[in-house]
Amino acid sequence: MQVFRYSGPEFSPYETDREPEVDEGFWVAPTAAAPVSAELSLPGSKSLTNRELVLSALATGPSILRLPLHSRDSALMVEALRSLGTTISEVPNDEPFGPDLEIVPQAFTGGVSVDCGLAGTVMRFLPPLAALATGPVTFDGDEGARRRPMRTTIESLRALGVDVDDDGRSALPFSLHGTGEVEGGEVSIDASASSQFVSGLLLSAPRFANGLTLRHTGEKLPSLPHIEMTIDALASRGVTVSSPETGVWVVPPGPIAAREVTIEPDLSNAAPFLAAALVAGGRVSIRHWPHDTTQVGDDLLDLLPLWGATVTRDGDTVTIDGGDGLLGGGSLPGVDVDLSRGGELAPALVALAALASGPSTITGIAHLRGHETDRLAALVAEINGLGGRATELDDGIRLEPSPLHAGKWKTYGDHRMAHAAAIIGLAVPDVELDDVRVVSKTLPEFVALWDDLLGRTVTTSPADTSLLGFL
Ligand SMILES: O=C(O)C1=C[C@@H](OP(=O)(O)O)[C@@H](O)[C@H](O)C1
Ligand SMILES: C=C(OP(=O)(O)O)C(=O)O
Repeated sequence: MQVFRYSGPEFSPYETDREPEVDEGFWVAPTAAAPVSAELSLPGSKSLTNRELVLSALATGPSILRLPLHSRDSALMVEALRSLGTTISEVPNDEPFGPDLEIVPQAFTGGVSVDCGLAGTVMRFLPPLAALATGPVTFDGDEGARRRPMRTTIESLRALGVDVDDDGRSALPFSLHGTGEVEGGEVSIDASASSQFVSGLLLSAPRFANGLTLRHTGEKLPSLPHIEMTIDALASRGVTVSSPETGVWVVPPGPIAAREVTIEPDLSNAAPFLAAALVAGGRVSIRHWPHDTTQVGDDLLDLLPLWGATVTRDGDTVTIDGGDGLLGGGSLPGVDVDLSRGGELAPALVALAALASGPSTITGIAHLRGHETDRLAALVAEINGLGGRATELDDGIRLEPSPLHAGKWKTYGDHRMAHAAAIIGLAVPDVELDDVRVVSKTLPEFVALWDDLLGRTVTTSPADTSLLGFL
């Protein structure tokens, strides 16, 4: 496998080293010429890596992250923590996806600007931590990041006594003025637009003088497994978060322990690879699939059988068998599925539904309008641009069966829009992505791994990972 670095100021801090087929990001998704038969390893989870980076910076001593993700979102988190004073260094390993990281906490200093890029985890997890710094910290990001919901982060910090200056925007850019401590106490928030508002507060709350009692007042709360992941990561560092009733979390003040932690592979990023078995036919295996995980990508093992997949597990390798697949003469059924637990799985699963021979309704995903782009509008527009019949619902997307044809596909800065196009492109020739470099947000190796999946790739040696040296 060859490791790519993508360039382009909006998308990535990496240096240029592109393959010709991703020239300036233009990429024609390859069709599957035969059933797939692939066994892949995937890089680390974005959600786990960025939580563990934050907790390591807040901890009482040095931590080591084994097999962390190296992508734009994790690089932005590393750079932000470094600018706030944390020492983060690379520790070489023999693995293909980049070095381990050692994090040595230091007192947080202000007078810095944090670039959030388009990373929800950076823009929602770091402001509560930055409130513990001495001095002003400014947050900004990509143009698309300025459209993402931030009101709840800003208002909750104000409710905790933090001085935040947002010029009335309730969005990026904004500044806060850290005094070195946060009183903490009780706060009520509406987290219906993103679970990350809850996670961001819980992560730093042990360092608040009085801890935190957090109450969610909105009607719905998306992405519950991601909140479980936050509580689990805190528990592994000696902080017990209790939940006396649904939508209420109590975090006691106290030390956050240092630890050595191995980051699980990103199971949400497994979605396009596993879905490929259903389209091309054949089998796709993912190595190192955890037996017990808070990652919502684990739900794929229950979701993909709705489209006809068979799931088997051999040790820590999980295999999805797509049988003959769509291209081998099979068909994909229509499905009705609520993805409120795992909205980040929606683009890949909507792509499968767009290839189905029956109608599908994917619901529980209204909050995806505030993701990297308005994902409901983007998926509907791009699927219909290829001849599909998708309609936006209040809470999701409805898809009627329709033959798809060649055409252009816009990625809107959204890595998962690229994943969705790649799935459709397996069955539909000449799906042309305007910019596949967006994959660098969480999986810079996407194109190389996709080529591996389709048996189109050269091999790599661990030395190639030096190409990832952007930290
Ligand atoms: O906490 C996290 O790591 C995440 C939470 C979810 O956010 P939302 O609740 O905003 O969907 C998820 O979609 C995102 O990809 C990662
Ligand atoms: C919603 C996502 O990302 P973020 O962490 O930027 O919210 C995602 O990866 O699907």
